[in-house]
Amino acid sequence: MKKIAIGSDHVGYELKPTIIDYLKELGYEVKDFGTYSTERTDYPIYGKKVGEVVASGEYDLGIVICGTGVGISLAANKVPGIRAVVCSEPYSAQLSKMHNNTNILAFGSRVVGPELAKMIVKTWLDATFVGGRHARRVDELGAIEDRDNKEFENIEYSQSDKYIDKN
Ligand SMILES: O=C[C@H](O)[C@H](O)[C@H](O)COP(=O)(O)O
Repeated sequence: MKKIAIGSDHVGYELKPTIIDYLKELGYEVKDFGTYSTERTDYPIYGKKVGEVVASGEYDLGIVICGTGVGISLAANKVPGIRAVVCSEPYSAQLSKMHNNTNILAFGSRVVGPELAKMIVKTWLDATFVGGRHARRVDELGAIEDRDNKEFENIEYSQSDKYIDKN
């Protein structure tokens, strides 16, 4: 069974139980990393928490919710190894998994209602990373995080997907 870490700020808090129940219905194990009330708080705390448990491998995937999904996804994306996407429709959610291998989904409770949020979640969870040329690009994203890794510094790609060394 896949393990999902979920988190929100005070704005996302009210939508969160609907998403937790839905995930359980779909057969996922879910843990809520806060916040646990509507008391005003700061989204970076929860984006970071969920990002860390996903990046460590303790949880397979993460879902984060704030007012727009923007702030909390930005926070999660600061954790090395995290590829968080903020979505307000299912197409981007699906492609973000297929092409970008996103490991955290974010959305805004001030942007999407519960039914659209559930559709976005289901579409994202059902999608699979397709690999191939997309794997190289995801590796390049990882290389950006690794400041000591010079692997991609002088590399461009031709249209035939072959490496071209600019030097
Ligand atoms: O990206 C940030 C989120 O949408 C926050 O949920 C939002 O900024 C919180 O705003 P406020 O403190 O006014 O409820």
